[in-house]
Amino acid sequence: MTLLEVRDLTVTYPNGAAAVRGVDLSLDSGSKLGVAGESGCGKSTLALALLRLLPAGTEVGGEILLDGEDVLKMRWGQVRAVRWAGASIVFQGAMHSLNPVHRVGDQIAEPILLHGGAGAAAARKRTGELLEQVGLPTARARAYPHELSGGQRQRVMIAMALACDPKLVIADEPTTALDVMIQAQILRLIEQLVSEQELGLIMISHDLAVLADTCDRLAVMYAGRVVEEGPARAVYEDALHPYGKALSGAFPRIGDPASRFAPRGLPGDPPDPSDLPSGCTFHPRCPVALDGCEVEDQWLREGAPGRRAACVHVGAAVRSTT
Ligand SMILES: Nc1ncnc2c1ncn2[C@@H]1O[C@H](COP(=O)(O)OP(=O)(O)OP(=O)(O)O)[C@@H](O)[C@H]1O
Repeated sequence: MTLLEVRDLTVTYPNGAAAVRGVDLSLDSGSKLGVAGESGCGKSTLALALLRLLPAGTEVGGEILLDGEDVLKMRWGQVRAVRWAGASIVFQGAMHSLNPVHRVGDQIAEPILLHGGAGAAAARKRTGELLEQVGLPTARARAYPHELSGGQRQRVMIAMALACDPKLVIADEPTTALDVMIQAQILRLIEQLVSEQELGLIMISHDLAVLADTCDRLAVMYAGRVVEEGPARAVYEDALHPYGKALSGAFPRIGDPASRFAPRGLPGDPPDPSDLPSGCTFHPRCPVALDGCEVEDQWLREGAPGRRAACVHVGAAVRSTT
């Protein structure tokens, strides 16, 4: 069943930065979509837009259909309810997201009391259950954030995100600040919770290898657009778009220890969204750009069954809006 359908989403910040430009995405319940791209490609802006968490004055266009209802057309009361019970976000760096002067149990209980309509005793019980679900002893409810390790704090963030039984969880770089062992544990935990509870998951990362290992499908973003989309393994192992190829080459490959010592970088930086290059925005960095790429914009089109990419080298040029 389709849980989330994003159609032609555009986000322009008050300073004119076009951070998301015509993004289409679709996610079924129980499935996991990875959103990849370098820093500044618009991944977090996309996540914030889904829950209407962008700063005032930001222009947002298009449709965000969560369970068939357009989040962009909801009144604020509805949006607040959706933020916990419909969809929730796990941000990177739990230390900054948790309040240092409140016990973590109270912080997990707060949305249950406010949005779940539970009394104090029921909220306490549910908090204990959630801590157990994320692999922490119930007694840790009494701890303050500074008394927990980075991995434990990220588990608390995941418990908070699950507090009101959301249908969709958005995880924005959930493991970036953690060491590799703890990162793997947290990823397995997220995978397990998603499959047990039939949640939809959007996981955002600059690390294509992590996403390929965790998600079913991948969307690669560049300069505010999805430039490639398809099954996670296929995109990671054999990207159709030159940016997808460069991104997968920039990280060590899973199961290929030798690549750890020779990751290929991508020269240059993503463009400033207030001053985008003409034509295909990737052309100034593209190793296979043709004459005309600096003029002709590119849209996603089918490059292989179930796979789409926005590149002159892929398929026939027809804009898809599905
Ligand atoms: N509040 C804002 N006002 C103006 N521009 C912004 C604002 N927030 C982000 N941007 C710009 O929008 C673009 C996309 O930023 P965003 O944080 O969405 O990218 P990202 O891919 O998530 O990067 P990172 O991985 O570093 O978080 C960047 O160029 C950024 O500078």
